[in-house]
Amino acid sequence: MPELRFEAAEVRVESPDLDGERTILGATTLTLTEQRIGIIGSNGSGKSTLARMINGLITPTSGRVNVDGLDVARRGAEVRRRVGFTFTDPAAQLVMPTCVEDVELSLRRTVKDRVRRKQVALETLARFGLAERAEVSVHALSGGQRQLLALAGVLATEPDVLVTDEPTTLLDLRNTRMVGELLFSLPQQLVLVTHDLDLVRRCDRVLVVEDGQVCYDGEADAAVEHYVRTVSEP
Ligand SMILES: Nc1ncnc2c1ncn2[C@@H]1O[C@H](COP(=O)(O)OP(=O)(O)OP(=O)(O)O)[C@@H](O)[C@H]1O
Repeated sequence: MPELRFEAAEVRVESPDLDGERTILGATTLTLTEQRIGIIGSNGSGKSTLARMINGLITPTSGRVNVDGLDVARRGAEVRRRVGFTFTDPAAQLVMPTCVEDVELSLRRTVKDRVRRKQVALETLARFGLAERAEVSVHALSGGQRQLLALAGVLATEPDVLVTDEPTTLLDLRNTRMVGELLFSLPQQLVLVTHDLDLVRRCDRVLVVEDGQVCYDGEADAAVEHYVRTVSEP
């Protein structure tokens, strides 16, 4: 299992609408080696920020993040080849006109032969129930179908680690179950940011993030209870 090591002293951002700098994730030291790691917490608590640091989409203001010994800030391209990421908003990563072309783009490094590449892309779409949508514009998909396509594109690259930010948010019950089964049958290490407390209970380890801090780190049921208690307190 890859070893994800966080030694991020602090993540600060500066933006024009903020009065000076603001800390969005406080000092965080973590070593994540479990196969299935969940991240839960309130809106705006810092979950996506933590998840995005794993493949260098965000670099900590100070401290460092390592993936299997690779410093994410210095060797981002190598890390990103090993760590697949899906965004909450699938529009952020769908760039090609049709569904099959989008998956083919993901496969360009691993499947060099064009005919074979299209075949693998079509097989991937079929796994996600999107076979009939292969030649359709990505803009003609429903939100849930787009979310499935984004996940299909990333998994087609066979990353060592999948970091996925709210992969079931837009999905109906059937597809939530389908994606849940898929995520938890992957051989890869999974880092799952979610508001789905049933799904996260299946993780080996769950981090609860509140106010830019990991406030609980442990077994899934206890983490969910901690989170529920936190939000129930007046
Ligand atoms: N580039 C930025 N500039 C200013 N503020 C930011 C920036 N990125 C994130 N933030 C703020 O940092 C906080 C944490 O954001 P983050 O996206 O990590 O939250 P989250 O826990 O994933 O939330 P959600 O559950 O709503 O997706 C939020 O208050 C957000 O507005």
